[in-house]
Amino acid sequence: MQIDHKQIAESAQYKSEVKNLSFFYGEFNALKNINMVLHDKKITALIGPSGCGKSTFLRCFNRMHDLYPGNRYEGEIILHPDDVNILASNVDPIEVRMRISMVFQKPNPFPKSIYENVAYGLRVRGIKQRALLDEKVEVALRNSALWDEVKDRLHNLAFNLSGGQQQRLCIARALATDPEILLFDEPTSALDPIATASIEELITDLKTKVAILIVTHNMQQAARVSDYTAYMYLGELIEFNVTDTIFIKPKNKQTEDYITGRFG
Ligand SMILES: Nc1ncnc2c1ncn2[C@@H]1O[C@H](COP(=O)(O)OP(=O)(O)OP(=O)(O)O)[C@@H](O)[C@H]1O
Repeated sequence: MQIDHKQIAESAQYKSEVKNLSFFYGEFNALKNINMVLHDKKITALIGPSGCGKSTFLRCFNRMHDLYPGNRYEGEIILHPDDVNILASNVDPIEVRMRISMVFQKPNPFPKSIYENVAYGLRVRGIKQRALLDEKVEVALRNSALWDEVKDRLHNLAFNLSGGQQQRLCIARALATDPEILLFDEPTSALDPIATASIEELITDLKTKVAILIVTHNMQQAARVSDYTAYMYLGELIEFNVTDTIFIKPKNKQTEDYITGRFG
């Protein structure tokens, strides 16, 4: 599918442009020639039936696939404003992951204290000064709406937090290195409705700071939180548009069938 950039938003500022992206797990072609844009300070949702390639696509953005042999990318993901192709072999994946952070489906804090979880990426970056670490940990915890709940027990083990708090801690950990894009892979599927509501509210607040790309199985969630939605099927991007258009008046019959529950 080709994107009509002009039609989608003439004056929008793109944080990233995906150009002719294909991805292979060994011989298996999981993503097929995807072209898409990521708007800065907006939330983009990826939806589509199980196995269509949503997580595979999301993981391209922080070079997660590099961790396994036999995986191969074709095409480009351009990150603005410096116009770097983050898939290029001379670009360090560790540096990419500092700029593009990921939050996973199940909260996955490290077996460390609350403080050390958030400080982790900063220490990897070589930050050693205690005052700077303290400041950045506090800002990240405030931005993930967790500070008030944990400020008196920063050195307790992260596992003692509730599931929803652990997920907000993982968001704080992802935020600590001041990323430009936050990736969420079904961030609320392991949470109860109250914790889900607080994470959705938090994601909505975070878009004032970063571009967000979120995979969700929950179409109500996509409709509630996202500004743009991409519908994928069998490794292809079928339709991409502003969320209201996708949910109210999709242009593609396949998208319509999925949205209305006739398929998938
Ligand atoms: N490590 C892997 N090796 C080989 N094939 C894989 C691997 N991971 C995923 N796949 C395949 O790639 C395709 C896309 O999978 P992916 O997990 O991206 O889909 P998805 O849309 O996120 O699915 P779900 O909604 O069920 O999480 C599927 O056919 C899947 O079987």
